Amino acid sequence: MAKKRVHEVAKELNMESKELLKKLADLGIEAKCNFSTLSEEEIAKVKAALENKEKGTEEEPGLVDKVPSRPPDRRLIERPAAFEKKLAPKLPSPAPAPEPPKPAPEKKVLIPPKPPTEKPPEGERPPREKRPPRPPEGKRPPRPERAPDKGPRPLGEKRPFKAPSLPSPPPPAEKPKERKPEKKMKGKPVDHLIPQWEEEGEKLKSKLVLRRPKEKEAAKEALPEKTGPRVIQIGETVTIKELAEKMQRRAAELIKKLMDMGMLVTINQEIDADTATILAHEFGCEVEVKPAFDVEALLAEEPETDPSKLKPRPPIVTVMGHVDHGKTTLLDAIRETRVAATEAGGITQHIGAYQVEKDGRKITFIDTPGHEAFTAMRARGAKVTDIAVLVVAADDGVKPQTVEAINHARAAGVPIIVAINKMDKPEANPDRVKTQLAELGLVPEEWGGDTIMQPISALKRQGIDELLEMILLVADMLELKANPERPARGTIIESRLDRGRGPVATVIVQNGTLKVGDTLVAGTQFARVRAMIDDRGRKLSQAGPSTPVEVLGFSEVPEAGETFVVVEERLAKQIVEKRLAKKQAEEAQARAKMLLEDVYQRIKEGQIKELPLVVKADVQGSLEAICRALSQLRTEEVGVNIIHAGVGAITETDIMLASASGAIIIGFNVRPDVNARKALEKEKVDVRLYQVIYDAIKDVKAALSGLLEPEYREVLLGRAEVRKTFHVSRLGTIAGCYVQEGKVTRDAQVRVIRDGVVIHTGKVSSLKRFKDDVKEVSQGFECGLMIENFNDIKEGDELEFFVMEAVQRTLD
Ligand SMILES: Nc1nc2c(ncn2[C@@H]2O[C@H](COP(=O)(O)OP(=O)(O)OP(=O)(O)O)[C@@H](O)[C@H]2O)c(=O)[nH]1
Repeated sequence: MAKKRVHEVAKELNMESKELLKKLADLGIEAKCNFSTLSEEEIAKVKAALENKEKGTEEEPGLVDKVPSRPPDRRLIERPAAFEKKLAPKLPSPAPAPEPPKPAPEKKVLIPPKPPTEKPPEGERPPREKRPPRPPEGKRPPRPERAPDKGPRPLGEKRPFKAPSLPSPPPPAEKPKERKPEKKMKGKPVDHLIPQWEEEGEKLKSKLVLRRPKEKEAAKEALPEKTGPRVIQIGETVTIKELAEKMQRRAAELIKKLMDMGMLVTINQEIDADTATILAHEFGCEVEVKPAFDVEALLAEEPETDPSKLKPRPPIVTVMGHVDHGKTTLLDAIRETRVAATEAGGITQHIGAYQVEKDGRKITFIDTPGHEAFTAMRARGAKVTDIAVLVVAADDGVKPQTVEAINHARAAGVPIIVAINKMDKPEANPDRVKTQLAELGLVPEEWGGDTIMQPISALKRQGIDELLEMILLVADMLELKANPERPARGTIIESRLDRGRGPVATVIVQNGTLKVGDTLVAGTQFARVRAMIDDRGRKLSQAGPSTPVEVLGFSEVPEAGETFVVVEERLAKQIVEKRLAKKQAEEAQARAKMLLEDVYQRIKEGQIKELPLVVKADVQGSLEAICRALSQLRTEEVGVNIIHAGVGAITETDIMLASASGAIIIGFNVRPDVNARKALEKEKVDVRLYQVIYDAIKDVKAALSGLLEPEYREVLLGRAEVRKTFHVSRLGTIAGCYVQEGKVTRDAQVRVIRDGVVIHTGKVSSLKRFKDDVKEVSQGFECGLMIENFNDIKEGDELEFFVMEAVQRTLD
C-alpha cells in the first residue's frame, strides 16, 4: 500500500506541515513529525476533512478574496497523474470529474510530456502564450466538481485552493486548437487537462509576476540543454545518476526537481520506475519501463534445448568417511597411481581438485576430503559432486562420521560407492562393515542390494583401479552430460590470496567451456580470466566440463562454494553491483535488528543497573507523592531513575521517550491518549496504570528485584578425558578429549583435574569436532579443545565442565 510522508502530503495539500500535523492530530491520526508516514486511508481522511472544511467556506461569499496569500504550489499543477496514480494505486477510485466535451481515454500519464523547449527546468510553467485564453480576472472557471458520491479524494489530487464560485470554463472544445504544443506529444489526449490548467492559471498569476525575471533567466540557462532524448528506457529502479545520463540532464537538476516534489535523494540513490517516470515527464521525457531485471533469474541455468550438443562429461567425485579411515591416503593413492601412470611430466599441484584417467576416461576428484567442503558447498546451493566415495576402515567399521557422511550424501541425492579400506590389515573385517552399512540402508550388491562396495588398501595401493572402474560404471548410469559450447558455469572449490598472483580460485567447470578472457561473476566478485592453470601446473587456454582449474584474474578472493557464471563484462558489473547492494541492504537490516534486540536483551538480562521510569499523574500533589515514594526504592545495587514526570494523560511523547530509554511508564489516575495508544501498538513499552499509590510502589519494587545483580551457582555440565595432546606452535596445546559424561560446551568453564587434584580452572577457548568449530559435544564423542591461557594439559587429565547460573534475588 502506498504511503506518503507528512511533508509530501502537506505539499500536495498546499499547506504547512505543521498545519497538517495539527489537522492530523485533530483527526486522531498519528503522525509525529514531517517524516511520519501516512497510509492512503489516512491521507484520504485528512483530505476529506479539509474538503469538508473548505466546502463550508465556499458557502461564505467573499471568502475567495480572503484566501491566504501563500501562492499555490505550481508543482501541484503539473504533477502528472502518474504520480497520483502511484500514490494511491489502490484507493477506491473517486467518482470521475466531469469530463470535458472531448473525453480523452485514460492515459498512464495525464500530463503530456512537454517538449524540452517548452519550459525552463526551474519553473514548470507552460509558456504563457501557449496557454488557452483565460477568462477575465475573477471569472476563472471553477474547478470541476466532484460527483456527489465521491469517495476519498485520490492522493495527490490538489486541494482546491479557492472557492469555485466562478464562471464555467470556456468550452473545452475550442481548446485543442489553442494548445498546439500538445500536438507534439505523440497524440496524447490532453483535453481533460484544460480545466485543471485553467483553474491553476489564476492561482499562478501572482507567483509568475513575482518570479518572472528569475524564471526567464533560468529558462535562458536551461534552453541549450533541452534537446535530451524523448524516450528513455529504464528498469524497475534506476539511480538518479543513471536517469540523468539517460535523459542527458544534469543529476543536480533531477535532484532539485525531486526536492521540489518533496523527495530528498542523492545522486546514487535508486528511485522506482514510477517516480522516475514522473520525474522524466517533468523534463519532457517519456519513459519505457523494461520488465524487471532479475539478476538471479537471468543467471539461472537454462535447460539444454538442443540434446545433440550434450556431450558426456567426467564424473566429479568427493571422498568422505570417518576420521583416520584413510580418505587422504586414498586420494593420494589415486593421484599417484593414475596421474603418474598416465601423464609424463608435470608436477602435481594441490589445487583443491584433480583429474585422473582410467581407460581413456577422466574422473575429477575434489581433493579436500571430508564432508565439510561438501556441506559448505551445498549450503551455498552448489551441487558439484556427482558421486561420493565413502571410505570405511575394514578394521574399525562404521563410525559416527561414517553415518554423517551417508546422511549428507543422501540429502544431496548423490550416489554412494563404499571403499572398504585397510584390507591389508590382519584385523580387517569387511563383512562386519557390510553388515553395519546394510543396517544403515546401504546393502551390498552381493547381498542383493544396489550399493557397490570395493575392498581396497589405500596404503598398499590395492583395489584402486577397481574402485575407479566402479566410479566410471556409476557415472555411466548417471549419464553425466554437458554442453561444452556454452559459456561456462561452475563452482569455486577453493580460494586464497597468493602473494605474487593475487586472488586465486580453484574452480570446477560444470557446464560449458571456460576460456581465458572470459568475464565471470561469483557471488559479489567478478573476474576477467587472466590465466588458467590445471592440477599439473600447466597453463590452459580453455577448460571444458568437469575440469578443475586455478583461475587468475579475480578482483578479490571469491568465497569457496560460490557458483560462477560467465557473462558479458557489462552485465557482470551490473550483477555484482546489484548483489552488493542487496547484501549491504541485508547487512544493514541485520544490524538494525541486532541493535534493537540488544536493547531489549539488555533490559531483559538486567544489565541495566537502574530502572528508568516515566511517571504521569492526574494532579501535581499525587505526582510528587508517587515520585518521592519511587525514588526511595533506590538500593545499593539498583536505583530508580525518573527520567520524566508530568501531570496529565500519557502522551505519544511519553511513549517515545520510554521506548528510547527502555523505561517503564507509571500512570497514576491517568490513561494514554489516542496517539499514545497508537504509538503503543508499535513500541514495546510497559505502561502500568494505577489508582492506588501503594500498588505502583509494590510493582516497581518487584521490577527492581528482577534487576538486582543475581547470585550465581555452579551447574555441572559434563566430564571428559584427555586422550591425546597436540602442540601447535602459534596456538598452544590442543587436548584431544573423549566426553565421558554429559556434554562440553564452548562457553563452559573448565576444571583440569590431575591425580584427583584441581590444577587449573579456566574457560574453554576453542571447541572443535574434527575440523569444525562446534557449540557443544555430547557424551560418547571425541572433540578437540583448548583452554584459555593454559597449555600445561597432559594426556590422562580429567576435565570437568561447568557454567555459572544466575539465581534471582529479591528486595526485602
Ligand atoms: N594399514 C593401512 N593403513 C592405512 C590405509 N589407509 C590409510 N591408512 C593409515 O590410516 C591413517 C589415517 O589415514 P588418512 O588417510 O590420514 O585418513 P583420513 O581419513 O584422511 O584422516 P583425516 O584426514 O584425519 O580425517 C594413516 O596412518 C594411514 O597411513 C590402508 O589401506 N591400510
